[in-house]
Amino acid sequence: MTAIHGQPDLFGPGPSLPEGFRYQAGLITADEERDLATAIAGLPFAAFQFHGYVGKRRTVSFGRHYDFGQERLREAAPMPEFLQPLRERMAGFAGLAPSALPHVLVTEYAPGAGIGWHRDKAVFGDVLGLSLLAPCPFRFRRAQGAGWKRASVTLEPRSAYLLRGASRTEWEHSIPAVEALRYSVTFRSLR
Ligand SMILES: O=C(O)CCC(=O)C(=O)O
Ligand SMILES: [Fe+2]
Repeated sequence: MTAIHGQPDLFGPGPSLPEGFRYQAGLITADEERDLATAIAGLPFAAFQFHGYVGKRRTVSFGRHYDFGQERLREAAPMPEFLQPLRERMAGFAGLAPSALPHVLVTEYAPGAGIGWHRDKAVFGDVLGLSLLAPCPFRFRRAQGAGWKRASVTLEPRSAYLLRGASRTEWEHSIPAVEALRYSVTFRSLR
């Protein structure tokens, strides 16, 4: 059950998802999710103030860190051991070598936290996200005439997604304020 909105129905195809977007339910097991969430809870999160800050989103990155003040990429602490197997699996999902994903961002969405409309920074290439704990809508929009073309997908816990192609470069994405704690682990390649 992928819970993708706008699947074909009796009236023909509904609004389709952006080109280059891929979704994989159940990339990790419930046991792996529990162990990851426990390890993630111990990370040194800091409040984040960008991308339309909503509520209490907190982040920590490893490998590289995007400095929004200086608008450049910096070295960051090495990826913790517990994220290495996940990096391998995410790389496999996207058809990449693990070494092609030198950066990871871990985000904590407390209840009421979300992320506003944005495209990820252009220094990054592919964007690969894993969702833990609570599900959330993942919204897409793209300018069309005077308005917006829109699409949405539900990110279930333990699922992974890939932003590549138009879904990465042409469409913006956002997540409305969550109702329950959600973690995401976002690996990115460099351009
Ligand atoms: O939490 C997510 O899955 C998405 C986060 C995101 O869009 C970002 O950090 O750029
Ligand atoms: Fe993003």
